[in-house]
Amino acid sequence: MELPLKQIVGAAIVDSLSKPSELLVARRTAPESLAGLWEFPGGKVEPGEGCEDALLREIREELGVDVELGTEVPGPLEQGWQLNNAAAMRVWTARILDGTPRPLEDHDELRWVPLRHAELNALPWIPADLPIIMSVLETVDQADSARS
Ligand SMILES: Nc1nc2c([nH]c(=O)n2[C@H]2C[C@H](O)[C@@H](COP(=O)(O)OP(=O)(O)OP(=O)(O)O)O2)c(=O)[nH]1
Repeated sequence: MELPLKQIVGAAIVDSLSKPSELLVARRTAPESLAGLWEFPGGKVEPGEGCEDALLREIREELGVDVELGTEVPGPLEQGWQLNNAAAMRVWTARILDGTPRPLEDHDELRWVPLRHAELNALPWIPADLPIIMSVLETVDQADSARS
């Protein structure tokens, strides 16, 4: 019997929700198979916790900042995107309300990267995140064309 997928949540933190130009990405330190790869900061939803609350908590724990969530970046599943045989991730855009993010937990480097294919694809991402990046770029482009 198939086990339900564990719910992960991730944040596409941008410099501005209305006119985003950069994405904050984080380099993992563990487990060994994922160490050195870039990802969306976030983590597992705890039992009884809502996805959005879990994301606010994870960002506070990992980066030491409070964020405001924007829209969900829609994935193919109700649970977002399947990451592996045990987990799926929902992703929201987000903006830092106050403070400077620091790699307090789970990461050894944070980087603001221009929201462009070339710059984002130049980083070694967790492979499961590559389609999510494409959707983040589309979400951001849509926000852009809705304004013009
Ligand atoms: N946070 C995050 N996890 C991702 C991404 N892509 C991806 O495959 N994953 C996987 C890696 C892990 O197997 C799982 C997330 O677990 P985690 O270790 O970050 O969660 P956590 O901080 O709550 O974990 P824990 O230390 O409390 O056990 O999802 C991503 O972009 N962001």
